[in-house]
Amino acid sequence: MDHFQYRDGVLHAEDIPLPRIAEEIGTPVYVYSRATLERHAQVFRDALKDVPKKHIAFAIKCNPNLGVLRVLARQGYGADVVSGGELERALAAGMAAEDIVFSGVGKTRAELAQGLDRGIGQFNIEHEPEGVALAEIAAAKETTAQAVLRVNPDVDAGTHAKISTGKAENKFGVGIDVAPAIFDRLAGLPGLKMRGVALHIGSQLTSLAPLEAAFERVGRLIADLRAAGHSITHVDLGGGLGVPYRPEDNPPSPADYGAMVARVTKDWDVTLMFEPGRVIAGNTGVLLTEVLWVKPGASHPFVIVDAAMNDLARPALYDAYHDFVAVEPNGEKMTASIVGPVCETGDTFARDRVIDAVKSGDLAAFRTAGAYGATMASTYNSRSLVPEVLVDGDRYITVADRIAAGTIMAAERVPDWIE
Ligand SMILES: Cc1ncc(COP(=O)(O)O)c(C=O)c1O
Ligand SMILES: N[C@@H](CCCC[NH3+])C(=O)O
Repeated sequence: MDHFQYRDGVLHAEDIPLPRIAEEIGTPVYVYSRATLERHAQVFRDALKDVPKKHIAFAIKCNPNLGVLRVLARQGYGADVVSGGELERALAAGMAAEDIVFSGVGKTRAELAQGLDRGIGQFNIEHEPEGVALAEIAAAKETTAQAVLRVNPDVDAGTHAKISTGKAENKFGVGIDVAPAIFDRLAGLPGLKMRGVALHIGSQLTSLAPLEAAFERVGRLIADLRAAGHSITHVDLGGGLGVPYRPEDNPPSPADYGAMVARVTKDWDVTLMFEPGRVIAGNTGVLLTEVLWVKPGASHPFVIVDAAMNDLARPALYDAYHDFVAVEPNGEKMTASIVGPVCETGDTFARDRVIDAVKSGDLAAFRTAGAYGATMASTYNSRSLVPEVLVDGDRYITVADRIAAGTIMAAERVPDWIE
């Protein structure tokens, strides 16, 4: 259930008719619902009611919008960040430093130092040299970094290859077989407090089985580490829960996930950490767009919209499906390919799909665009960076401004050594 519903034949975001936002902000534009975001944050937390000690860190890579982050901060969420930039955004949104987890396979020394200076709660170490570097930097600052070791459990998450992260051939974490020895060496370093392990096997998971298999492997690793004399107080289970993109999709619910987690981890006696992204933000946003033209095609017409692959990259990158609906449907259907203005054939949102009948000038929305939407936008083709608004009841705020197409930044200039 989300708060994008039809009223009197017009799609609304909470109490605001989408044509009003199109009129006032222009299109394309991302529209988020605060009520949906809060509901998802509560549903996910409630699903973990049988987990006694827990910390939820929103994976802000999926939606680093400051308004979105502020809403989640007020819900008691921390942040899972993967860059110094994300770290600063989480703090700017009001998240407490100790509630921030720093993940990522390629943190720079400068980013490790930044995390220490900011006093973040946990570093998720991806391999031994990173842990050694963190220990050195922390010791030099006469501080101690709280850290966990990310392990790669070698399970197939059954998701798209580009967003699968828990197979041995993926770049993430250390093999679970070599983890005890690496943990042992890192635990002996001054400047580092190794307090547990982390894993994250992939995104948009539509089955709990691979997660359960991975958690069971981690359970055995915890026992081995404790047997070797280590104190294991924190285990970070990552994120990855999928959301329905197609009407017929039926991914496991947060409640199913929470029940599985509580069952598998009941004897672990640790603080469990979670890094959900998509399941919190996916259905909280739509990409509102205007139909520019309907152009005849070889088999079916092309619906050319003013949003493009630079605004919503998922279809071009992962052949992802986003539902496309008319904002004021007339009850008729048409078969069409939905494309954007960018000059490559990859700028295709849907091929030969049955959709609401639309014509030039109509408004339409791509649904389930609140995660990995605006955050992956670019200015390809020198198009403006897509703006975002956050709706709250009958009001909304613009929480990111468009970088206008053709803007020339102050630091940009033609080098004077080019004749
Ligand atoms: C380390 C880590 N944690 C959390 C997430 C969030 O994943 P999702 O949006 O699938 O919940 C990701 C992305 O997949 C990730 O790489
Ligand atoms: N960007 C991907 C998800 C990446 C997950 C990051 N760990 C998507 O849109 O589905």
